[in-house]
This record gives sequence, structure tokens and C-alpha cells, in this order.
Amino acid sequence: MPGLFPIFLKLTARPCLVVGAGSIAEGKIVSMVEAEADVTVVATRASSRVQQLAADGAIRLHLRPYQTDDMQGIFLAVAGTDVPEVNRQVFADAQQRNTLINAVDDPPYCDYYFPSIVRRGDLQIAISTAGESPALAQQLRRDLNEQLPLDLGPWLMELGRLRREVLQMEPLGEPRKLLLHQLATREVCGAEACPSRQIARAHAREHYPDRNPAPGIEHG
Ligand SMILES: C[C@@]1(CC(=O)O)c2cc3[nH]c(cc4nc(cc5[nH]c(cc(n2)[C@H]1CCC(=O)O)[C@@](C)(CC(=O)O)[C@@H]5CCC(=O)O)C(CC(=O)O)=C4CCC(=O)O)c(CCC(=O)O)c3CC(=O)O
Ligand SMILES: NC(=O)C1=CN([C@@H]2O[C@H](COP(=O)(O)OP(=O)(O)OC[C@H]3O[C@@H](n4cnc5c(N)ncnc54)[C@H](O)[C@@H]3O)[C@@H](O)[C@H]2O)C=CC1
Repeated sequence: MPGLFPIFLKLTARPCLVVGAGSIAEGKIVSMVEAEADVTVVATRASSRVQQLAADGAIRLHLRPYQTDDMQGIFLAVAGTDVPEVNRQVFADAQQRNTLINAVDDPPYCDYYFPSIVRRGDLQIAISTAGESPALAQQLRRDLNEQLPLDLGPWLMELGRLRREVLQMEPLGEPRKLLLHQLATREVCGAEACPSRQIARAHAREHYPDRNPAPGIEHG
């Protein structure tokens, strides 16, 4: 089998369709809402959480059987009903329109697979076994989750702010690259005394004495 193409997708405002609104579809709907997708759900019945999302205006919910027209203009789709024939019809309609489709527990009818995710703020680690063992993906997720510090998210946010400052101050080149690598070394740069932070701070003082620095590179 050819290798899977791993990407992190921006879904904001993209029309997405989930067919089915049971326990399995619900998880996919929630993750699409978190990515700010424009989510339409078509299902003959919906879990209470999905109904609540609709009541909150986070999704569009149509309580009726799926019809081919529902696929019109859809960017990304999930077929998550408990009726294989329906899921396959959704798959066929998606393929015809060049829409990417996942028919949850039917790998031949998936253009893409859902990964196991470890998350700390903007840091995401996605694990895939290409369907060979979802249980292994889940176990690795738990292992990594235990190993990764809980405050990686806020730390990454601060690192991003520092990096943007450095990109503004330092011209492209080896010194800048070195500085950014040093900043990303947590053992060194988690602390206020971090040498790279001091260097960034000195640059800020020298080049932008009148500007408000990003938090973490305060002047003086
Ligand atoms: C191909 C894929 C399609 C897709 O769903 O995208 C798929 C397919 C199937 N899953 C099955 C079973 C299980 N799936 C899980 C769990 C997860 N499954 C997920 C993804 C995927 N599952 C995609 C491939 C992912 C990859 O490996 O790269 C995760 C990662 C993400 C998510 O679902 O959002 C989520 C873990 C999230 C987390 O916890 O981190 C568990 C564990 C459990 O439930 O305890 C079991 C039971 C144990 C086992 O079977 O290993 C079956 C057999 C069903 C049956 O028995 O009939 C099929 C169908 C088949 O294999 O034919
Ligand atoms: N529940 C589980 O733990 C697992 C389930 N699966 C599979 O995932 C699929 C979905 O499972 P669940 O979410 O638990 O099922 P569920 O029974 O909770 O939900 C099924 C959903 O499909 C909808 N539906 C049925 N026919 C429809 C149609 N013609 N048009 C639109 N919607 C329609 C129903 O209204 C309902 O919202 C099943 O194929 C199941 O075998 C796979 C692995 C684990």
C-alpha cells in the first residue's frame, strides 16, 4: 500500500459534512467544530451532544435520511452511520465530487484516516498506523501523553512570541537559526536566565528602545 500523506489541515469555514450523529460520528463532529469548520450534519437521529451543538448554532443539523445533494460543495466528509450501504453511497457521492471522505470503520472506503492525538495547546502529535492497529495508536497516545510535560502549550506560546521578535530583529542567517534553536531548547530556555532570551532582550534594547517588546523579552 502507498504511504499516507501526513498533513495538518486548516478547516476554518470549509463546508464539511458528517452523515450520522451517533456515538462514533459525534467525536468527528466535535473535532471539526473545534477546527472552526462549517459543519453540516445529516442524520435520522442525533446524540444529545450533537443536538446541543445544533441548538448552540455550532453546526447545521438536518434530521432526515442522507440524500446525494447533501454532498454538493462539500470539502471534507465523514460517513458515520450504522448502515454500510448508506456509508458506501456517501462514499460514492464524495468520490464523484472529488470530496475527501472517511467511512469510519470501513478502511477501503476512506480517503483519509483519523489519527490518535496528543495535544498541548498548539502542539499536536498525530499518530497513525495506517489502520493496522488503532489499538496501538491509542496506546502510543497514552504513553506520549504521560511523558510530555503538561505546560508545553503555554511554553510553546511564549516560544512563538519570542521567535516572532527574533525574526523581526535578526536578519536571515546562521546566527538567527542558532538563536532560534537555542530558544527551543527547553532545559535552557524555560528559565528567565536563558542565554538566548538574554541575547534577544539585548537586541530588543539596542534596536527597538522605544517599542513594547513581546512578553519574555522585556527591556532591561
Ligand atoms: C482505519 C481507521 C478509520 C478511521 O476511523 O479513520 C479505523 C478503523 C477501525 N477501527 C477499529 C477499531 C478500533 N478503533 C479504535 C480507536 C480508534 N480508531 C481510530 C482510527 C481509525 N480506526 C482509523 C485508522 C487509524 C490508524 O491506525 O492510523 C482512532 C485512532 C481515531 C478516531 O477514531 O478518531 C481511535 C483511537 C483514538 C484514541 O483513543 O486516541 C479502537 C480502540 C478502542 O475503541 O478501544 C478499536 C478497537 C481495537 C482495535 O481494533 O485495534 C476497527 C474495527 C471495528 C470492528 O471491530 O468492527 C476499524 C475497521 C477496520 O480495521 O477494518
Ligand atoms: N460504537 C462503537 O463503539 C463502534 C462503532 N463502529 C461502527 O461505526 C458506525 C456508527 O456507530 P455508532 O455511532 O455507534 O452508531 P449509532 O447507532 O449510535 O448511530 C448511527 C447514526 O447513523 C444515522 N443513520 C442511519 N441511517 C441513516 C441515513 N440513511 N441517513 C442519515 N443518517 C443515518 C442514525 O440516525 C444515527 O445518527 C457503525 O457502523 C458501527 O458498526 C465501529 C467501531 C466501534
